[in-house]
Amino acid sequence: MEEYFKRIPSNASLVAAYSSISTSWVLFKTAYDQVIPRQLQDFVLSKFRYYFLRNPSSTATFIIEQLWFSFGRNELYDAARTYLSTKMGPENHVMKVGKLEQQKNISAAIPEGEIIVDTFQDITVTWTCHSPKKPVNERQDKKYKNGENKSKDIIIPGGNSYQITFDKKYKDKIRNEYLVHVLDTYKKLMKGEKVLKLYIGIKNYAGKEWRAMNFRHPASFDTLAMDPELKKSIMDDLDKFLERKEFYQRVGKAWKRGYLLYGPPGTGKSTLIAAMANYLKFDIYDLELPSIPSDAELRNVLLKTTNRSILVVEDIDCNSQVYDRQKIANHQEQLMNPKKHTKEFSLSTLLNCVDGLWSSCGEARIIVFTTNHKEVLDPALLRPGRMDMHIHMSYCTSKGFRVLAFNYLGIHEHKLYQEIDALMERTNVTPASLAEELMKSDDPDVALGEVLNFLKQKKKE
Ligand SMILES: Nc1ncnc2c1ncn2[C@@H]1O[C@H](COP(=O)(O)OP(=O)(O)OP(=O)(O)O)[C@@H](O)[C@H]1O
Repeated sequence: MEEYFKRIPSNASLVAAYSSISTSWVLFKTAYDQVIPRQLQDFVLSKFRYYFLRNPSSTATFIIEQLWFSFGRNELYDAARTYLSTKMGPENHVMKVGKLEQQKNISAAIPEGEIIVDTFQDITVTWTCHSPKKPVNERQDKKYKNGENKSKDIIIPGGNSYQITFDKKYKDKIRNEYLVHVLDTYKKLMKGEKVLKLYIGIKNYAGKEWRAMNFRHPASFDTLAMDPELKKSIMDDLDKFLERKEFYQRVGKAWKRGYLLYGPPGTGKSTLIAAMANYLKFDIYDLELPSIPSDAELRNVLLKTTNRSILVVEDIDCNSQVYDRQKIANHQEQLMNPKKHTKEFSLSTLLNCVDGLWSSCGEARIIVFTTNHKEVLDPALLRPGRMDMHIHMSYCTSKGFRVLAFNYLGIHEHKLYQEIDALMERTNVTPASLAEELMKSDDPDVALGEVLNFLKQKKKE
């Protein structure tokens, strides 16, 4: 017995052991806090929780599948992939990397099985990525739908998916705020990265289709030679339009805006459209009305345009009557009597179609008509409420010329400006013809000398 009591540590040695353990713990904790970054600490903790302390009844899981049933792609899935690429840190040792031809930077994505831990308003959200196990047979699919498939290899009928797990008391917050935050972040990131597309109509066996190509026009509002006040009013109008989604919903109007650009050739109508697309980061659809054989086909191609895009109809004055040119070419008899084969193309049909279709699409759409002859346009187009803004693209002014000269020569001032300004105010010259003169030399003295001679010549004419 005595022997037994001897083996029990004395109070003093217990206190010594306790203080040595607590000192080591404090030392360890300090070193841990100072050496290991906070992000990594959260990650280790969440991995520990995820594998050892996870109580399925206290967590909730959202599954974000690539496809939204059979309706199409799930935007939230694309948003999640982009969002997660910004959340990968030093603790993620395995990641997928890649780059599309048109992208500026290399993108990263989480591979299957890797975990990303995100924090939102102090809520820990754990992301995992899953691929469907092939083949998805009916039985497995049924089990999944009935919730019987509890294995770690979840079989997901909707293609690849992401899962987010979090404390179930935050279910509403995650759904209403966090996922919205993921979508918003995605939209902001895409705005910076988005490669614009120019769509042109092509004919295939199924009728008219849009073919996309990358749109890399360098025009911007900075490089556009036009009256600064007009330029500002266009930019303000575009900004206001983008911000007014709720307004359009409230007043029950389609969220669309129409611009009519008119003026002589070479005054920058096409350049302005490119600047608008670059400013808004909207794709462009170039609609060639003469190639559209019927109203049904017109409706069909309009339905295939995407949201947040600009539909352009150039030289609208040449389109008020649309000839069915193919038929005329094919049939000599018809050529003799073209009037018989012309199709009265009413602009109001196009405009009504646009109003009707686009009001049901819900997202920002812009339509731009250009013309060199506003005076011959169908009055249906000029009626108030049709085209929201009529923009006159006029001959070059001295203020506009300053922008051009800076674009081409990189100069703000020059001794020839005074003489050029005086002539410019008295002659009608387009920015396109001045741009041609400016391109003749990189030397400002020579290039501006050419501009001066050109203006003198024009004045004589
Ligand atoms: N306002 C401008 N600012 C800057 N560059 C311009 C401007 N106007 C014309 N240019 C230059 O002239 C070229 C032709 O202009 P653009 O095609 O935009 O004119 P347009 O008014 O659309 O002509 P058209 O009526 O013949 O289609 C452009 O590529 C651009 O380099």
